[in-house]
Formats: sequence, structure tokens, C-alpha cells
Amino acid sequence: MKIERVDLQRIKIPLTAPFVTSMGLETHKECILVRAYSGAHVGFGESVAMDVPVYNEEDVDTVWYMLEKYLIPQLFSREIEHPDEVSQIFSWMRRNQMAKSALEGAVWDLYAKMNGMSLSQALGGTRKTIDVGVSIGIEPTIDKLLARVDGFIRDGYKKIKVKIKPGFDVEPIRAIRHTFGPDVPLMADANSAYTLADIDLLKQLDDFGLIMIEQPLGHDDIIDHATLQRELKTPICLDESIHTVEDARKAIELGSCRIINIKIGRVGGLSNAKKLHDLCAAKGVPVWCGGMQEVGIGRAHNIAIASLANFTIPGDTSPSHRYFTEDVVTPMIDFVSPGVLAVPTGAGIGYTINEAAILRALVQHKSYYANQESTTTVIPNW
Ligand SMILES: O=C(O)CCC(=O)c1ccccc1C(=O)O
Ligand SMILES: [Mg+2]
Repeated sequence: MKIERVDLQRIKIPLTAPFVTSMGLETHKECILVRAYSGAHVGFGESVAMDVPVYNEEDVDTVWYMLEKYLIPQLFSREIEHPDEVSQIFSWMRRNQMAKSALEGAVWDLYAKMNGMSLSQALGGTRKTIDVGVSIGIEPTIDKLLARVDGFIRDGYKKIKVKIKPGFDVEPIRAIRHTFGPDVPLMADANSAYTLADIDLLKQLDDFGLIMIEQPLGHDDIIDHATLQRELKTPICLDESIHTVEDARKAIELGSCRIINIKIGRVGGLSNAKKLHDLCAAKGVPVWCGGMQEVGIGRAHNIAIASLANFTIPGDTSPSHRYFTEDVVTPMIDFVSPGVLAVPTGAGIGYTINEAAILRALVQHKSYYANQESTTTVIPNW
């Protein structure tokens, strides 16, 4: 297949509720949507980079820059047989995983549509439905957190993940266990807010039967995590530290974690996510699909990858209404039964694009053509 045209659309949508983590406060979702065209077909991708580089080094502008300067021209210069080639073509460029993933994801959707397959099928997924959990930000008080947890348990979420940070860790977890009992599938995500100096505090979390503690230490660390894992009963799950299949191999060999959170964007796309999944399956390490508060296109990609067999732990792919009053796909992604999403069977991502919603959220649009000049529309950012 030859990619003839690529469109980038920068959108900004308010979140239904502010999201606070140890990294800061988010009130809006801002991201880039990608369309890749070939013949009569179009595939959709989404960049998950945040508006500020607090989670990884990329942001919305660096993704746009990389796509425009390197990734789109590189793709135009080649004919490809299979989307696995895209990450190979991009591999000479260091990092910028989320930029690479945004375009690669559009090519995967395009490929699946051209071949009349669902994205899940194209990736080798086997699940018809996926179990999902919820990621709850840091609330101003423990009582407010308990009220939110109560609501999400009632909604049927299969896993409750709470964000923790120094000063908001052992007590909120203790309160959740005290109020809702030992059977709630509970975990904590620190987004790298601790160091080994906090080992005594982190060991206290062992009392609460957490499914895992996600990324307690440095965003770039696997050594101290191995030391910590030796001291903890609770499995450590790595998120920020894993950018490549090799990172995962080393972390597993060192004993830095017992579980891995796979985010398609963080590992440079669906082909790498699948390879990482396969490595973990071979090593007996369970994986789950993390989230970056994606709008519907990225969310649909998450559902497709989570349909692979070793995604045995509920992921962070909540229904659209958990984040937005309006999504870029229609109908909005929702449960088929409490805590369960259906894996679409239609071609590609399997959801219809809500063009009107995209237009309402649009900040900037640019079209790139393999054989022509690019055209830009800048919409004033209100
Ligand atoms: O609901 C979601 O999409 C997951 C939210 C979440 O936890 C998160 C959101 C933005 C950046 C990092 C993380 C994380 O998993 O650490
Ligand atoms: Mg995380």
C-alpha cells in the first residue's frame, strides 16, 4: 500500500472532571488525530502525548513537529506491504515513541480496513470482550475519594486504581480497604513520586493486598525498582520505565517488576506493543493496557490491543463518558455489561468518526500530500 495523504487535526476537549496526579492537574484533553489515506480507504490514529512533558519527554507540539518534519515524509517515500514495516522504517529516529505511534496506528487501521478485518483480528486478538478498570486521580479529601470509589464500584469496574503521592498514600488506601473490604480489586499508581528513601512507607502498602503498585520510583529507573521489588510482597508494575521490548526484557531479567503496563504510544506503536505482549507471555509476566485519557480513536486502538491473550488484568480503558461529554467516535464507547467493553467486529477500529464533534474541538488542521504542497488551516484557539 502507498500512503497518498495524511491529515493532522489538533483538538482540545474539556474533561468532565479535573484529573490530579503526582505529575500535576489536567482540565482538558488536547491531542492530535491522524488520518492516513490510500485509494478509497482512510485509517485513523491518535497521539497520546500530553500538552506538557510531565509523563514523558513528548508534548503535543513535539509530536506535530516530528510528524511533519520526519515521519510523514518518510512514509510518503515508501510502499509498504504490512504495518509492521512502519516501526522499522522509523527505527533510525531515536525515541519520539508517541509521534511514531500516532502515524503507525493510522496505518494499522488503514491496513485492517483494506483487508476487511477488524483491528483486533489484524493484530491477532482472541478476546471478544475485555474487562476494564478505572484510574482515579488524587482527590482533595479522603471522603471525596471514597465517594468516587463507591460510584465506580457500583458502575461495575473490574479494577480500581488510585493515584498516590507523598502525603496521600497509606491513609487513603487504608480508608478504601476499611470501607469497601478486602475483595475490591485495588491498586495504586505513584507516577514516579517516590525514591528508595521511602522504602519503609512503601512497605506499609504491603498490608493492603493490592494487586500491584505501579511505577513507584524514577521514570527512568529499573535498578532501584529491582531492589524495592525484593523487599515488597506486592507486585511492582512498570509503566514510565518501559519504552521498548528491550527495556522490558531487562526489567524482567533484573526482577524490577512482576507486571507490565503496556501503552501503545509509550512503546512506539501497535507492532511494538504486540512484540512486548509476546515477550511477556513467553516470560510468564501478565500485562494490561494502560491509558492516557484517550479520545475515542486511541481508546479503540487500546481495546484492539487488549484483545490479545496475555492481557489478563483489567486495563484503564474506561468508557468515553468517564472523561468527556462528547467523544470523537459515535456512538460513545460504553460498557456492554458492567465493567466489560465489546471488542468491535467491524472493519478497522470499528467505530464511526463523529466529524461534527471533531469540528467543534478543532484547533488546527493540516493536510499533507505525497505529490503536492501541504495546506494548513489554523482555527483560533478560544
Ligand atoms: O484513565 C486513563 O486513561 C488512565 C489515566 C492514567 O492513569 C494516566 C494518565 C495520564 C498519564 C499517565 C497515566 C498513568 O497511567 O500513569
Ligand atoms: Mg501509570
